[in-house]
Amino acid sequence: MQRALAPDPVPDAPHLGVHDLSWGPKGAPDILHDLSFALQRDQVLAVCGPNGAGKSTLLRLIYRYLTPRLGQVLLSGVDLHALPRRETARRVAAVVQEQPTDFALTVREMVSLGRLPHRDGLSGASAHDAEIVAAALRQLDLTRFAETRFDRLSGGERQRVMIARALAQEPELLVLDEPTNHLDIRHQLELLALLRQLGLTVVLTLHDLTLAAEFADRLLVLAGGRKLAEGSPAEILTPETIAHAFNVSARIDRSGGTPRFSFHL
Ligand SMILES: Nc1ncnc2c1ncn2[C@@H]1O[C@H](COP(=O)(O)OP(=O)(O)OP(=O)(O)O)[C@@H](O)[C@H]1O
Repeated sequence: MQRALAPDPVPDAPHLGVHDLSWGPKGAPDILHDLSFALQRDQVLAVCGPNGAGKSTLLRLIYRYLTPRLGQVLLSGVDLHALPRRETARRVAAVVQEQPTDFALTVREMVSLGRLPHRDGLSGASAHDAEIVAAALRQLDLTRFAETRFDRLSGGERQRVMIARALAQEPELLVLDEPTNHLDIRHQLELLALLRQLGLTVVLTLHDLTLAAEFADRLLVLAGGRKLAEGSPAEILTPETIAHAFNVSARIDRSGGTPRFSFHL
């Protein structure tokens, strides 16, 4: 089968480049305004901001669920929205908040869906596919659930299955919308530690600023669909930026290794 050729990466381009990105629903004003930032390969970017700031909308544009009204999402300098769909699915995996509930699939079958973009035509799963699926199950502590039906799992277990499916996709960019939702504290910490170790470029939304400070290389703060601040957690997580973004006063204790926040109205 002849594959559509993807354009060559642009040397020295950031791994993810977002340029002057705007989006709004059809016939309505923009929700996301003129957003630009860059992320280097293997960095973890946490997108933070109040409810309705535009975080999920930005992620949907990056994993190509939405098409920009203006601007571009570039992967190694190549316009992601101009790539063949299958090519995007090989390069970018997304874990979204809405989880499928009507699937009578087992956990192993669900995670195996991540291999689909890598299969040619009607060819079945190979031994290599099975190995990758088994490794993803191990990474997310799911091996014991492999033959359990997905719809029998708890919310947190399902969340881990969706992350394992994304890893089985072997993407170069992983996008996760509030991945710590539903997870207990241990699994939150394990997931974020895993995301750091993967050697992947990661964009995730996080509401917990302590976790963002501890695990992200870069922070992007959105408010009202616009970029409020971007930089390292130490640069960004100041009482002033937090007050501006969330309309609360914040105290930051930097006496330990990781800053601790307390918030007041
Ligand atoms: N398809 C759509 N049509 C109309 N309005 C939308 C659409 N998608 C998002 N919005 C609106 O755009 C704004 C930003 O939504 P978005 O889900 O991106 O925010 P968010 O920062 O992820 O919020 P939260 O923290 O609550 O998850 C919200 O006011 C939302 O109602």
